Amino acid sequence: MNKAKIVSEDLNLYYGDFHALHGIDMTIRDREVTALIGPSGCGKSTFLRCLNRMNDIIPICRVDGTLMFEDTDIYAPTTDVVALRKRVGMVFQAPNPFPKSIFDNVAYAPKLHGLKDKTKLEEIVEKSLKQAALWDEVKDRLHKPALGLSGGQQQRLCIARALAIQPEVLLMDEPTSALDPISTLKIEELIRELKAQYTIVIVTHNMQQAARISDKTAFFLVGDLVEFDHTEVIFTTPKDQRTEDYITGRFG
Ligand SMILES: Nc1ncnc2c1ncn2[C@@H]1O[C@H](COP(=O)(O)OP(=O)(O)OP(=O)(O)O)[C@@H](O)[C@H]1O
Repeated sequence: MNKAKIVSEDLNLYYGDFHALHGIDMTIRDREVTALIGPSGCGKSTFLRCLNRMNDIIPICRVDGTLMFEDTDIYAPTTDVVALRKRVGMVFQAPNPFPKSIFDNVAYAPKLHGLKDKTKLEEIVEKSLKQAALWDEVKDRLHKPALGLSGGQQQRLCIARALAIQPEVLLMDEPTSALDPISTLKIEELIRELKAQYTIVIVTHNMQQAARISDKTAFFLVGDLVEFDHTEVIFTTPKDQRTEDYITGRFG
């Protein structure tokens, strides 16, 4: 069994008076793909955003319980959020490259973290674009605007941008929901490859996608983590009737 990377124990989250996550217990393991599924509004994105404290920007949001990233207590007041986000990168639903060149998008975060050496930056850009399976398509146009790429290419660029600071965990919030089927397959292939080096947590509305790419699946329902198990178990022999009803399309 791979080692535990992120451990959530009795994690509760409130938006003002609204109790959005109810005592979530979950162990996310190193170099596995963990999929978060469930109907709209069940708390998948809320949970995902806890993992790198993206909810901090919501003033009414309050969290209790424990969320450990290896030895780091994610919600401890002393935790350095910038350092945390360097280790736990994020890719969003709609591709959101900066209105800059392809090169500058990928070099942006390493530069922000103080890297100035031009050769090193070039190396990082090349390596990240290769890891994101985009290098061959863009190597001759690195200084062209990122916004000139197709949607699928833009999303792979955003993945390259996230990889450029060598995170350990990659959070993905419905990364293919804005993409066509071929671009979606490319991203799915990429996720399977990235798993050799990274721990990946992905929110998806697409159950086939969860079944195709994840090792573990967590099924959420109105703020509860109903069932968390090997993906095969969730999709073939779920233990909870509610999971079965959801995966067989009876609701959601
Ligand atoms: N900033 C916020 N303020 C108040 N309530 C919020 C906020 N963000 C989310 N919520 C509520 O928390 C619950 C969980 O939302 P969340 O976005 O995590 O669900 P989700 O499962 O990711 O849904 P979807 O699949 O539609 O993105 C919902 O009831 C939502 O309305």
